[in-house]
Amino acid sequence: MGYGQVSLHYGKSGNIAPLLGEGGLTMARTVRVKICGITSVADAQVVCDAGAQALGIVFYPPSPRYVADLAVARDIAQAAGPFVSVVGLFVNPDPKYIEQVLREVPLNLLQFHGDETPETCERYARPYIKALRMKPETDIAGLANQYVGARGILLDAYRKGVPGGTGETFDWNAIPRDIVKPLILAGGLAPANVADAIASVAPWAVDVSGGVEASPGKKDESLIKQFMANVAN
Ligand SMILES: O=C(O)c1ccccc1N[C@@H]1O[C@H](COP(=O)(O)O)[C@@H](O)[C@H]1O
Repeated sequence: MGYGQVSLHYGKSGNIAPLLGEGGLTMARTVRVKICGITSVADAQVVCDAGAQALGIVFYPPSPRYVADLAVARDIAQAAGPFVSVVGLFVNPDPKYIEQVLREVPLNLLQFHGDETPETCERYARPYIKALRMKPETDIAGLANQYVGARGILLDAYRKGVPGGTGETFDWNAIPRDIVKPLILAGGLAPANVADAIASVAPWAVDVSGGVEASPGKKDESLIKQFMANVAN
């Protein structure tokens, strides 16, 4: 068993006795989807209409997906409506900057994608996920399990000098099985590989950015729909 949450689906009668045969008990995994790097209200609406559970806004100035204008970020967050989580992505942020964002943009969750310690992640008293990059010599599970306050651990590809959003995959077989928190798989996911990724890793959720873009910072509606369909199948 992997990191996904197993849900039971019963036959039409609601009777769990018939374990075999059509309409009987089946096991299915629910894999949530976060689509990151949203830079416009139009893209936010596409993501929500496609059925993603979360959208991400990048507050990291060097990124091509950086949303500098906090009024735009606020509009994106409000476009998500009441049932889609809005995630703010930061990389080693200046506390003053993150506090300003928190005042002006209604975020549900913080995503720390740099070298933030557990203490740094927790100082804002907000729900957060911690992103870790799969650097070969790192004890990923040992590191991940230090973030006891995290809602989840996101694993991304490692490329020296780039904190994330590289569009690169990593060796899914290298993922340790003893990460305690829900696992969010990221790194180079796209419509063409997301089903294989889910079958291989059984993550709690997947996170995609570059794989559903027309160009850096601009999402592609058709790729988003294909991605969502391939997660469901
Ligand atoms: O999207 C970015 O530009 C970015 C910049 C800095 C850190 C993380 C970033 N994005 C996150 O990276 C992973 C993988 O992205 P991709 O699907 O490989 O493009 C994902 O969690 C993004 O949210």
